Amino acid sequence: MNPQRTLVIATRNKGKTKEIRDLLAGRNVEIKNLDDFGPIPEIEEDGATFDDNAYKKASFAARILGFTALADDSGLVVEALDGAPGVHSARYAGPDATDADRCEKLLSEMAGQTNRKAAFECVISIAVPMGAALTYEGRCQGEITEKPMGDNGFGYDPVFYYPPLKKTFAQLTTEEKNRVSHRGKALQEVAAEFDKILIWIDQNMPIFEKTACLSHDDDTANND
Ligand SMILES: O=P(O)(O)OP(=O)(O)OP(=O)(O)OC[C@H]1O[C@@H](n2cnc3c(O)ncnc32)[C@H](O)[C@@H]1O
Ligand SMILES: [Mg+2]
Repeated sequence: MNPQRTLVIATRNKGKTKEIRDLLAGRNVEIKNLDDFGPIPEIEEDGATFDDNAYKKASFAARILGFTALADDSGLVVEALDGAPGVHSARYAGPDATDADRCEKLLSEMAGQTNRKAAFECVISIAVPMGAALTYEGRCQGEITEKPMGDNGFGYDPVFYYPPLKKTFAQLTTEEKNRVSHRGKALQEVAAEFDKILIWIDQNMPIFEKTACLSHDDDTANND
């Protein structure tokens, strides 16, 4: 890990943070999240798509903090509900609702429904302070259960059944979920391009950090 290179995970969701940290562990970059900084203003997630909101969150954090930032916007798209809760997944049961409240509301909307097909979707945006961004996407198909099952994960995981493993996401370990989930798939693409992302981070670092990083790399080169 190069402590001069920083990537900020622009989220307040602890479940997401854990999954993203696990998937990017061992990369040559220090991963911070919003809790490592002082209070920063909330951003309104009023975009029409996951893409819009992911870019909004990443570019806002990058601009305000001066570091390259990675944001995830994701949600559950349910066929029988015409794609709801979709981009409104976080606010589906009101602003102060818990994960359990959101699962309960979804199950009550689905009562009596025979078509239980649903997909988790995720868009990851990685933005530099000047605003340019890279975008990655992942999707995972499954079914809505009749009742919550499992204690792992977060959000809608207890009501999302994944047929290939015959379990809900909340019955999987983080590792198992990351291998197949919407976020895992998007992050696997991020990982595949990580050398390019490191160049973006280096090119867009605050100038004092860039000098330190380049001299660190030179030292390494001289030791070879
Ligand atoms: O915006 P940030 O701060 O990243 O955190 P958030 O929880 O508000 O996240 P989103 O705006 O992307 O809303 C996503 C919603 O979909 C849910 N969700 C996303 N990914 C999920 C997953 O892997 N498992 C279960 N629920 C998930 C999550 O709990 C939220 O209610
Ligand atoms: Mg949100």
